[in-house]
Amino acid sequence: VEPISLGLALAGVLTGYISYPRLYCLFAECCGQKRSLSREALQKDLDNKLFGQHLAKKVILNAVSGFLSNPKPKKPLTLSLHGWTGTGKNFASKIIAENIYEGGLNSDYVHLFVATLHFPHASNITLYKDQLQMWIRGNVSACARSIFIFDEMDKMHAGLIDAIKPFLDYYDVVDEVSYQKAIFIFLSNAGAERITDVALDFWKSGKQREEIKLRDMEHALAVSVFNNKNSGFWHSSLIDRNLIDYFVPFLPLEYKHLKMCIRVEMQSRGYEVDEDIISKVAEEMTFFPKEERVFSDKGCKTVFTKLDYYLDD
Ligand SMILES: Nc1ncnc2c1ncn2[C@@H]1O[C@H](COP(=O)(O)OP(=O)(O)OP(=O)(O)O)[C@@H](O)[C@H]1O
Repeated sequence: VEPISLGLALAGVLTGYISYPRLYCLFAECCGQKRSLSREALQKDLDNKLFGQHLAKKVILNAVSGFLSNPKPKKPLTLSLHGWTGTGKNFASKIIAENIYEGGLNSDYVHLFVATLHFPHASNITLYKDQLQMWIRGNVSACARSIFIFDEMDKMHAGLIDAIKPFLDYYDVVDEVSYQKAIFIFLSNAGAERITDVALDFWKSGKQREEIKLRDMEHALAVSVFNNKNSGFWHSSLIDRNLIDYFVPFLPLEYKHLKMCIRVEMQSRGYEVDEDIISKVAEEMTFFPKEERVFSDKGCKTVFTKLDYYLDD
């Protein structure tokens, strides 16, 4: 314990106003801290940073703030984020993590797994399974409010998904540990085609993208993910057993959203916003379907490297 926190803690105890743990957490990151999540702050962050995703914003805001304000959840929160590449699934997970823990993705209580990076060899599945279960158990025993993010869920071996399953269920305790306050976020491209079809139908019929409702997506998404033989979910019973609380659709991004991404990036690098450069970078991206050129096929993912080229001039 550093002398300053200790001194302040003693002062707190002497005055009888503040308990030591609470005081300590003002200076260092603590499990379940960041002075309790503010729904307004999360909303502001999503509104200001996540572009073109009105459905994802709404679901994430309600799901996360509702879950965190429930003192006795019956099961951990499980969100499954789906959509085309570069549409903001990792980015949204980062926003969630940052709104719960000061350190965001770098927090000791936030754990990111990437299927192809952390579990690359099918022959090692038994070992990965044991390690993953031990890791989750160890971390949730140390901090009930742990966050686990699994990227590339569609490339994850079915056996590994089954290994996570017991932690997601409605059990009070599993091996003396309660998982009910933990948050599991699964990211995948599974169902992206279906999401795109719906978005394209709206676009073709001249409707606003914002008119797309969750019910236009949710059922179709669950069914298409479930029926996709390449998707890890298909093998497992996560969906079958209703262990996923929310399917969160990420819509494919349009030209105007790419411009928003580029604008933010220019500002964050300290450059003056130059609309000419922004348009040039956005126009360099490729769009689909070929004829209509409505959606960016890499979302906002590669716009930043393209921007480097123009900023060097
Ligand atoms: N909807 C969005 N609003 C604002 N920025 C975005 C959005 N989508 C993507 N970006 C930007 O592009 C970067 C890459 O996006 P991100 O990694 O979140 O995509 P993804 O959906 O997780 O893709 P993948 O399926 O390939 O993993 C983000 O870090 C962010 O800067």
